[in-house]
Amino acid sequence: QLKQNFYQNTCPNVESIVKAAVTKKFQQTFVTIPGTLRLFFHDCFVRGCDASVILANANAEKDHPDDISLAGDGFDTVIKAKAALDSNPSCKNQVSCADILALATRDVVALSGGPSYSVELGRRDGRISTKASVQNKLPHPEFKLDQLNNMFASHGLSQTDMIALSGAHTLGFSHCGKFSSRIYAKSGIDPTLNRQYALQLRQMCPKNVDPRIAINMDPTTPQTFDNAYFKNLQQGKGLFVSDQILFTDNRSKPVVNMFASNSTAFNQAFVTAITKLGRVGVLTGNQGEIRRDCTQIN
Ligand code: HEM
Ligand SMILES: [Ca+2]
Ligand SMILES: [Ca+2]
Repeated sequence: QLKQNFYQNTCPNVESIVKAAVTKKFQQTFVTIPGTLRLFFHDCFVRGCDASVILANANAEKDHPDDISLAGDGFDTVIKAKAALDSNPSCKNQVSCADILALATRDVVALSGGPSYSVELGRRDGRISTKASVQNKLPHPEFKLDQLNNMFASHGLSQTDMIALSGAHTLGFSHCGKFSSRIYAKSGIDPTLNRQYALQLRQMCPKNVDPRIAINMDPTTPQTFDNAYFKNLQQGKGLFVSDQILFTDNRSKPVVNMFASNSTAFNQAFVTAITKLGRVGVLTGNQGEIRRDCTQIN
């Protein structure tokens, strides 16, 4: 059972210390924002929100192909915030890496113009991170609605939660290979993709492009957390099949239209959904541990 003021007695300034560290890291690079947000999602979907994704043992989660493109700046954000906490005598080794990641995620959403919200705390850090445990646990960009719904439902998240959380693709980057089959298939351009946009994507991602090249996922406001993602979907500008399907499938379309026309509704649904995401599979009480080094078990 998580609660908002979990560190009231042990580290009363945890929120301001983490926020200052995240803000400083953001001033060095924008990637702090999408990198941290995606890291939280990938952590919670594998063994729950226990910072397992940050462990750096051999054959760790982060070595799985589905995690390999997680931006190093997301990991570094947690490590920097942990160092800031450890330099405060009352907070040293008091706050779990899993809670630091949850707080940093709230801070990056707010820093990029999204809603702010209270974060429930009290997560403990896991002691296991294996490459094998990632298999079939994260959604793929070619997933259709039923696959998305099934995977999110397995963590207690509704279709509306899934759609709101997909709105995270209002920020950040994708490597060309994640959607190249939509623009270079033998059968032609994916018909659900806006043709103009597809041609632009072909220019930014020519065949045999350097695999390190990444493009903005939101072509309109790539650095702002807003509801542009849903407006893009209405125009056929969802980058992945898993994005565009939310508008082309009649079962999810009404919610996309609502979020596109009502940013308050989107923000509220996002806060509800990310709070639920933050409860997935958490370790509490005397389960797990509070890691002294976020990349290593104690
Ligand atoms: C619904 C199913 C989802 C699928 C199929 C999916 C897939 C992907 C893929 C393929 C990328 C590009 C990775 C790369 O090429 O480097 C990406 C990026 C990203 N995803 Fe998702 N994602 C999903 C849901 C989410 C959720 C729920 C969140 C967070 C709440 C999220 C946050 C992000 C962010 C912020 C980025 C940009 C990362 C960066 O710029 O470093 N995604 N996603
Ligand atoms: Ca985890
Ligand atoms: Ca945006």
